[in-house]
Amino acid sequence: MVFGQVVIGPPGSGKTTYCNGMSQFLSLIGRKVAIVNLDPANDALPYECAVNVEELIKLEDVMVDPALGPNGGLVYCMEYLEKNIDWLEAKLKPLVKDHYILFDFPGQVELFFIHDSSKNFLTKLIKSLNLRLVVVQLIDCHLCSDPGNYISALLLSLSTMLHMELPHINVLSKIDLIGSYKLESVGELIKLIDKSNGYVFSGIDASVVEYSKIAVVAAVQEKYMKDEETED
Ligand SMILES: Nc1nc2c(ncn2[C@@H]2O[C@H](COP(=O)(O)OP(=O)(O)OP(=O)(O)O)[C@@H](O)[C@H]2O)c(=O)[nH]1
Repeated sequence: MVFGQVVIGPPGSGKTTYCNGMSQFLSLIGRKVAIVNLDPANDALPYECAVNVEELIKLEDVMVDPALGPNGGLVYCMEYLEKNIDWLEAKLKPLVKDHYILFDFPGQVELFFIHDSSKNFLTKLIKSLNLRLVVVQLIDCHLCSDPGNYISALLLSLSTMLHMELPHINVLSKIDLIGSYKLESVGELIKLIDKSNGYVFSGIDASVVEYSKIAVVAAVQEKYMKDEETED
């Protein structure tokens, strides 16, 4: 039985960085890790990969012939991989004896909640190589700073989980940046409430002055809170 992770998520959500960090962490705790790059457009890999789909097909080639755009090209590459799954299976066979596998996938989310190729070839590999996989879906924590984006991220995760039919874990990535987004601040809450009950329209000039005061108070409070944290 072989264990591994299917790392997916929107473009730029941090999949490659995650695979790199996760493989280092797992190696440190004594697991033998192999990273499989399945992104045919992943040019600058920060990790050493055991298998690279670019040996089979490259996005830049299919953008020349059959002259597809980046999105269509990626769908084509995944369909091509599905048709040539024997290639991947042969590459994985020697690894699955003693490795933990990390699959680094492309960022086009439709490949995981609409198209069937990725799901189909993973299902074949699961059966033929006796894999135990979990989907790890990365979501940029920036999406938590806006209710609409947050809900669409949840819906995306739900659709992907239902489509892939695998154990599924959502990971908020880039959490180190969360402090730089406008979250839950009382100032933001007041602005939202003012818009909702119409206060903001009662005296436009007055509210501009008021909002500049809110910004100053918020900055002072944040500094005060940070100073308190440092003292603790
Ligand atoms: N601050 C911060 N930056 C990160 C983190 N993870 C990734 N990044 C940055 O985000 C950018 C995209 O990261 P990648 O790992 O290439 O993301 P990806 O999901 O593999 O990207 P695609 O393959 O293009 O879909 C890079 O500039 C990374 O350095 C993180 O945890 N914190």
